[in-house]
Amino acid sequence: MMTSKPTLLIPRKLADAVLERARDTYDVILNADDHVFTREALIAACQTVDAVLPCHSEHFSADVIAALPDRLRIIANHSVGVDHVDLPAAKARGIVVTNTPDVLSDATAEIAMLCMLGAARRGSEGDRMVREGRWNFWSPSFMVGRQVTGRRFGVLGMGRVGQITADRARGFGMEIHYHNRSRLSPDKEKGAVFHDTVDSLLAVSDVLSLHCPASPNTTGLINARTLALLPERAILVNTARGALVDEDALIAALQSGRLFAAGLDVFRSEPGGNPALAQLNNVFMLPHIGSATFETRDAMGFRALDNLDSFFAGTAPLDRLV
Ligand SMILES: NC(=O)C1=CN([C@@H]2O[C@H](COP(=O)(O)OP(=O)(O)OC[C@H]3O[C@@H](n4cnc5c(N)ncnc54)[C@H](O)[C@@H]3O)[C@@H](O)[C@H]2O)C=CC1
Ligand SMILES: O=C(O)C(=O)CO
Repeated sequence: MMTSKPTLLIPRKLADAVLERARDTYDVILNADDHVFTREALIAACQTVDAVLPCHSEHFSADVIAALPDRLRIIANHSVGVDHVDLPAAKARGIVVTNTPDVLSDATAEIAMLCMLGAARRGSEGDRMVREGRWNFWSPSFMVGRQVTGRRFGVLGMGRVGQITADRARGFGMEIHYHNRSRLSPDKEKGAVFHDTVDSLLAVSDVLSLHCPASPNTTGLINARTLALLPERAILVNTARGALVDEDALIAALQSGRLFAAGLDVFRSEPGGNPALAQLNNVFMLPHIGSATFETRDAMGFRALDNLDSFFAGTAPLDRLV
């Protein structure tokens, strides 16, 4: 007897290979032109499906989750961060939530290095100058930046991305310091110096790189008080989430020169970023592309499908969060 395929909503355009595999197993409903659904459109699109495979651009707040149909039983995210999903609300409704860890850690660590170097060595300022035909001068004092080799690299949130980013920073001869909810085992720590408070980490970080999830505990963790703890002319790197940083305080620290520069892949308001930050030469900015490589996007899509397949086969999805 033929059993019908589960119906799966894929709200954003995913890689062709991922869509092809999805269609083998599911009746796929696509959002044809890849726009971000409004809250109402997301709720409406979910009414006729058994599962959804969203990105961090689809916000499953408690009120959206309350409006989902009983037949929708799993939200299989195409992201590792799940701050766009109200996990307690999903759990209360018996909706399974999964994410895509590990497969994007290398790509995101690469972008953290790009942000660090772009900020330290004035990458976007120099690029704009050459591109716009304003490079009409050179001297030994021209466009001088900060060397990161041999400096201290502070990791706030030493999880999957944080550990790989630390490995990449070791390649620059940097001394690794970190703060995490719990201390790592020596084989994972690899000689990095553990700090049992955020403040203690910040006090030594020539480069501070953020890698903890956005949560009520981490929102605004980087603010006027904590920025003032960093060494003079430090560099802030954020590839985690914009919510971690008070952007007004960051702008003030960058304007005063207290902070040498910032390298940012994520912002409080996305897409778009912060126009006031965009006015500053000492900010290197990217449009949330931490995981945006062909290889990684395939792997994220396949990982989300693995989670869905396990769920519909009646086995525990590898990356089940609730
Ligand atoms: N820019 C981008 O495109 C990407 C951004 N991300 C962001 O990076 C985050 C981290 O990803 P993973 O490393 O895979 O997650 P993870 O869960 O492996 O690591 C997060 C670490 O932060 C620690 N942590 C949590 N709260 C903390 C707190 N209050 N103080 C100190 N440490 C705390 C945890 O103990 C854990 O070790 C994601 O949640 C996501 O927001 C991840 C991938 C791509
Ligand atoms: O996975 C995430 O959390 C992202 O931010 C995008 O890959």
